[in-house]
Amino acid sequence: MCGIVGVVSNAPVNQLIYDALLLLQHRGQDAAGIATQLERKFFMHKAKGMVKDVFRTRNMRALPGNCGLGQVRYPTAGNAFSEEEAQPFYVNAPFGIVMAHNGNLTNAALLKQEMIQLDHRHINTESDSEVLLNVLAHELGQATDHGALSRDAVFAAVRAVHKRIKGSYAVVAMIAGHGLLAFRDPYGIRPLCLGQGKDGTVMVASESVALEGTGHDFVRDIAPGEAVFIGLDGQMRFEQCADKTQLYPCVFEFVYLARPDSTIDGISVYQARLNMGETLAARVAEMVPIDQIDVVIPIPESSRPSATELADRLGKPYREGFVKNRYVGRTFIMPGQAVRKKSVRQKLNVIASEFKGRNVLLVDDSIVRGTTSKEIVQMARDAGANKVYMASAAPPVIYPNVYGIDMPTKGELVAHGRTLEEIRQIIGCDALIYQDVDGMKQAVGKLRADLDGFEASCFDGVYCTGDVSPEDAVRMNEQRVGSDDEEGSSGSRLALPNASQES
Ligand SMILES: O=P(O)(O)OC[C@H]1O[C@H](OP(=O)(O)OP(=O)(O)O)[C@H](O)[C@@H]1O
Ligand SMILES: NC(=O)CC[C@H](N)C(=O)O
Ligand SMILES: [Mg+2]
Repeated sequence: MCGIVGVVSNAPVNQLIYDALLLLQHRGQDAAGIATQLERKFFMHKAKGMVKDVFRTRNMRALPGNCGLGQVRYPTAGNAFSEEEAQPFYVNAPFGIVMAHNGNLTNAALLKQEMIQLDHRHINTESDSEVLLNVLAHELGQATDHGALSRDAVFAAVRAVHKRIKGSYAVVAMIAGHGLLAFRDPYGIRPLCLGQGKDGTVMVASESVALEGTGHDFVRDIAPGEAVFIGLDGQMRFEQCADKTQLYPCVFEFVYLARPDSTIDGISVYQARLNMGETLAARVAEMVPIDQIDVVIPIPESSRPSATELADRLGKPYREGFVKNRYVGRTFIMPGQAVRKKSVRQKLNVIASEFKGRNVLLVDDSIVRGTTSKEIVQMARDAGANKVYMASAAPPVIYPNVYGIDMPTKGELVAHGRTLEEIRQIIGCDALIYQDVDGMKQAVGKLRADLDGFEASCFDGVYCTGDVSPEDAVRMNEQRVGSDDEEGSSGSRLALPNASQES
């Protein structure tokens, strides 16, 4: 996932985009960028780092204009270490286009060949997003008649883009002298919503928190396959550009990625997490004698809503046993296993009195590589806990993700190819309780009746776009990791060679 935002206003937008990116920082901590336009000229600043570090006053001053877009990046393709792959991306023809993307294309390699050999376009990085931009640019060129750009041509181009690209994509693009285009893939895997301010400012963003936090009213989600074009005068036009659409939002948004105060596709992320805590409580009650649990302790930050509800359902006290250093970022979205492992200890410290002599039930939203759980179980023991039970509000993560969450290889996933007992031994807890896949889907799905389903491939191995099998997903991600080195020449992750190695 990444966070994206686009704005059309009647006043300068640089500060607004900056503020929105800060509200989306949890979606990407690796790089950040903003592009604006004034009188057909683009201005852009992007670099590796968090929003606060990337933009100094001088950079902000150099971003004039009433229309712009921004992105916070969490790399899932290409090179995590490359400054050039920070977004937005720019192409000069046709018109001049700047684009930001959240998601991951599953046919980027093939498209790149097509772009170079058939469409004679130049792709300068390993990023799938640069490929996407070039497909959009090519199709805009095809749809445009002698230099004029009608709304119909823009939507025709998006229609052609939907036909060519596969995977997950929420996109915001600025077309020089014309306006802002935003669209979402036909399965609605990655989120995208639209809001409006009292002064007429229009904003599209990955999460509703970015709208509300900058003083805009949430208007609605962009539908799967739908595009919206916002002219520089603020006039909006919506069009469905996909032949067939289904709503399959990524369930991991509700498990971990999104902020709890966001609502995605009509589902409150907070309520979804409470519901997952409720169903998890029932699983815990089946597996551990309730009188053997003294206290429920969340692993900050994302598990808190599930843990509070779980404690409530079990009738057990909820205590904060770990304190988070708020200046350390989210560990899961950090590139590289070594840095993730070190960060868990830097990030979380125990309040020993909550552990000493007690049987504690630790609750996390998910166990992916097992980095966090393994460390915190040991920390709980070091703090004097008697028994340490571990519960996960999400089911075991056993398949690679190819839609914009960095769960690349099977070998990295602690649950892949292992029995519950084997995972328990690796994590080092006295009992391990996972949510089950149906329980998770029902807990979230009951908040919206007309969903077609969830993109839950990392849990169930079903890749909803239909062009990827679990074997393809493994191959695609191993190719990426296979070219990895720690300094980051072209890959981005440190893979474990086999499932028997600890994470
Ligand atoms: O099994 P792992 O590979 O360790 O991944 C899972 C952990 O990573 C995430 O926490 P993170 O620190 O990223 O963010 P948070 O503060 O939002 O919980 C998630 O909430 C789990 O705690
Ligand atoms: N997480 C994302 O949305 C990543 C976007 C894009 N695939 C990149 O790697 O930069
Ligand atoms: Mg966490």
